[in-house]
Amino acid sequence: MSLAAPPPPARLHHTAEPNASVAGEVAARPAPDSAPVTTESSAVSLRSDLVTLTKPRIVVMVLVTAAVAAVAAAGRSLDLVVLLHTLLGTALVGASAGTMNQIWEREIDCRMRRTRTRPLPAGRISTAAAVLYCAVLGISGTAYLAIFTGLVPAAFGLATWLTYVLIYTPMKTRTAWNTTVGAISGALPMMIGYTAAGGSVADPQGWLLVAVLVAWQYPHFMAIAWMYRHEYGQAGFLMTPVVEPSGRSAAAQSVAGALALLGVLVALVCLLDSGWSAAVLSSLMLLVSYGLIRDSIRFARQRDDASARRMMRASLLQLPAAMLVLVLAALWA
Ligand code: HEM
Ligand SMILES: CC(C)=CCC/C(C)=C/CC/C(C)=C/COP(=O)(O)OP(=O)(O)O
Repeated sequence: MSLAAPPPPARLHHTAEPNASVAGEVAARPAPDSAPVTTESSAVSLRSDLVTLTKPRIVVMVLVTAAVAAVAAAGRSLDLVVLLHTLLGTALVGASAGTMNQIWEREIDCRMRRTRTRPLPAGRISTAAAVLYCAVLGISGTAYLAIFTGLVPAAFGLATWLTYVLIYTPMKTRTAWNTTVGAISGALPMMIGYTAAGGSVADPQGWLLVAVLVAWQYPHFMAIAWMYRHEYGQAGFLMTPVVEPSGRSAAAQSVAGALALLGVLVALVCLLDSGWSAAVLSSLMLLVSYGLIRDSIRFARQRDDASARRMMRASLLQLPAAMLVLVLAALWA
């Protein structure tokens, strides 16, 4: 089977746009007509396309959250081999989910500047090859999690995949509630890490970790949805700022998410630690969350692209910082 798709329609031939790189979605650029295409350069470009199909930066951040959940479950007695197995299996399942989302959206992605340079809409990889790649990643990832970490983490891996691919992805063109479902898919990998490291599904701690990530995704994604609202609207995606263009709803969800996030983070460190160490860790949570709360309030007041961009950046700084404090809390306990 050839990996390359048939030539795309003429309108899809383009050079990489400036915005595309923001999402890390670039872009082995097609070689100029005059340049000889070497086997080596096409192998590099294929490798880069296969990586792009998996939404690698999101996968990396998902792995960070799954690892933190594992530390929260097991503390200092975390078995590093178990952690390694968990991360490998989660990466495979997440990569498969990212690929399936791009297969599903290969036509609608042609309509957005941010996404039309992706390998499928740009016609650099065929749908059949992407389906095969997605199946290999998904089946091996789920089996890997089941064999090396247990059936419960594997079930959470499967639930992440199914909610993201079968519920969230089709909901994007139907209702703005899609973000709530996407937030649940994005948070479930926490339970892969938590249960793989010995945590129980009945522990409130594991679900508080899920709540952290659900809350975080509101300011994270409302910022993105605002910045790309015109593209999303033209493509037919019903994101909150598309259906409510004043931005008031997106702003309210961002501020509520950022404040709820701080509340859940404080509850978590108080569950993990007690006494003065809980007070210190709660203050650290306030410190790392301050920027995101401030930027979400600024976005609520201004509702412009600059304040949305600041909020998006603040979200990408806040999450790793809060994860670091959670690791400290779990190791300190
Ligand atoms: C409702 C849930 C979510 C939606 C709809 C969403 C959507 C997006 C989109 C569209 C971008 C690209 C922004 C751009 O091109 O400027 C992005 C970036 C990013 N997202 Fe999310 N996201 C969600 C949840 C998550 C989760 C759970 C994580 C990881 C824990 C995550 C991690 C990232 C990272 C690291 C980036 C920046 C890197 C990149 O642009 O590829 N996101 N997100
Ligand atoms: C990719 C991956 C590791 C998935 C595992 C599950 C997961 C973490 C889901 C939540 C993240 C999410 C909804 C991201 C992208 O949105 P989108 O698909 O609407 O973004 P797009 O507009 O860039 O396609």
